[in-house]
Amino acid sequence: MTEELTLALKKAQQILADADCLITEEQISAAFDRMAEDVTAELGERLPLIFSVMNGGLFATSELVKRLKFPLEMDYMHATRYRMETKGGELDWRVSPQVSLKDRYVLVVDDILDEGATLAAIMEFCRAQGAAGVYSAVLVDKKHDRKAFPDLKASFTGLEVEDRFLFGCGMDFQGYFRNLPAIYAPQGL
Ligand SMILES: O=P(O)(O)OC[C@H]1O[C@H](OP(=O)(O)OP(=O)(O)O)[C@H](O)[C@@H]1O
Ligand code: HPA
Repeated sequence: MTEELTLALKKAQQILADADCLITEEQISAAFDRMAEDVTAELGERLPLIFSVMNGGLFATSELVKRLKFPLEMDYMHATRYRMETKGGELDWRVSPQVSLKDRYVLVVDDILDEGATLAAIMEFCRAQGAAGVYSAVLVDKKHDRKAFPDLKASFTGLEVEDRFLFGCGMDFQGYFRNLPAIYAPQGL
């Protein structure tokens, strides 16, 4: 490995060693079980089109769909507004949906509703494409008063989490740790 990669690895290992675990793997799994039950009750007979919001939504989508035992279709979209930062900026649409949403029931799955600007823009886009119903599912909703609109909520929420920068379960810190099965916050953030 290059010296640069070795340094990056050591730094990332230290961040994880110093981090606080806020939500355990068991709590995450129970939250996905509850979400899957609610999604099944609402969309089990609607042949929904399920979109993963890349990159963060990949983990939550995988955990959710493996618990859904009814016919559905899957696709993805890619929108980002944080990149490698801990503060959000303009929404950058990298890949918009490539399939028709007209008359479909759509479920958009993401890791986190933080300020909500990402999900609000995606929901608006899906409605404008003529979807019959647009739903959203997020693993975590961060508790604070900086939402893009007052009372902004996802249709299905796994857990409410305190107002710290989070990583794990799809969420990255400096590009790392999306793979971790629990949720952490770095020391001091
Ligand atoms: O509610 P908001 O304040 O809009 O933030 C939530 C969004 O931020 C993250 O994506 P990010 O822009 O970091 O891209 P990523 O999915 O590639 O990590 C996350 O996956 C959500 O899509
Ligand atoms: O707390 C967060 N962690 C990682 N990515 C995020 N995107 C929005 N908020 C967060």
